[in-house]
Amino acid sequence: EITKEQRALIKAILDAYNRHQIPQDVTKKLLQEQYSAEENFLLLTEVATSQVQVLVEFTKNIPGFLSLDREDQIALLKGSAVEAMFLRSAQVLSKKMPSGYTEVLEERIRKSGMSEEFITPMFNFYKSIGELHMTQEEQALLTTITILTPDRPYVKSHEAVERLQETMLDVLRKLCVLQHPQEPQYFARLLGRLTELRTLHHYHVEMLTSWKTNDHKFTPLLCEIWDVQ
Ligand SMILES: CC(C)c1onc(-c2c(Cl)cccc2Cl)c1COc1ccc(-c2ccc3c(C(=O)O)c[nH]c3c2)cc1
Repeated sequence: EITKEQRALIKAILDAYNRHQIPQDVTKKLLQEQYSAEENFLLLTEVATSQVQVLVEFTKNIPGFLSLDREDQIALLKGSAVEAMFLRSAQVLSKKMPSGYTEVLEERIRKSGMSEEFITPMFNFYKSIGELHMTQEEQALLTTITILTPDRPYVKSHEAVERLQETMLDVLRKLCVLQHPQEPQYFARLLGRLTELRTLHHYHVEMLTSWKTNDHKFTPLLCEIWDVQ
C-alpha cells in the first residue's frame, strides 16, 4: 500500500515537475523560424539550454537532493542531463499538440545535422516511450530515478544516492501496480527504458563529437554540463 509519506513524495515531485517548464517564447520560436540544418541546430541548442535550466530547478526540488554532498549534486546533474532530456523530449513528442508543435520539433531534430545512425535508435526510443502512455506521476518519478542514479562518474557517496533512488523506485513500483493493474510487467518495462537511455547517452557523446567536428557551437551552459570544448 502507498503510505502517507509516499503520497506526499509523489505530490512534491509532480508539483516540481509541472512547475518548471520551458518558457513559451522559446518553444514558440521553434514554430516560427524557417527550416535549415543550421537554424534547426541553433533552435535545438536554445531549447536544450533552457531545458537544462528547468532540469536544475526541478532537481533542487527533489526531496533529499539538496542534503546530498554538493559535489555529488553536480556530478548527478552532469551525468543525467542528457537522459533526462531524452525522457522530457520523448514525453513532448508523444503528445499530439494542436499547434503541430510535435511534428515541427521532430522534423527539426531529424534535420539538425546529426548522422542517420543516431536518428534511428533515437526515434525508436521515442516510439517505445509513447507506447507506454505514462501518467504524469510516472514521468516525473522516472526522471527523478534517472537523476538519482548512483553510478555516475565522480559520485563519492554512492550509498546516500542509492538510498534516495531506492525510495523513489519503491514509490514508482507501487504506483505502477495501482495505475496499471492489468499490466503486471509495466514497472519492469519502465525500468527497461532506463537501460535504453544509457545506450542513447553513449550515442549522444558521439553526436556531440560529430557536431563539434562540423564546427557547431554550443552555449556555455551546455559546454559545462556536457564537458564540451
Ligand atoms: C544542443 C542540441 C542541438 C541538442 O543536442 N542534443 C540534443 C538532444 C536531442 Cl537532439 C534529443 C534528445 C536529447 C538531447 Cl540532449 C539536443 C536538443 O535537445 C533537446 C532538449 C530538450 C527538448 C525539449 C524539451 C522540452 C520541451 C517542451 C516542454 O516541456 O513543453 C516543449 N518543447 C520541448 C523541447 C528538445 C531537444
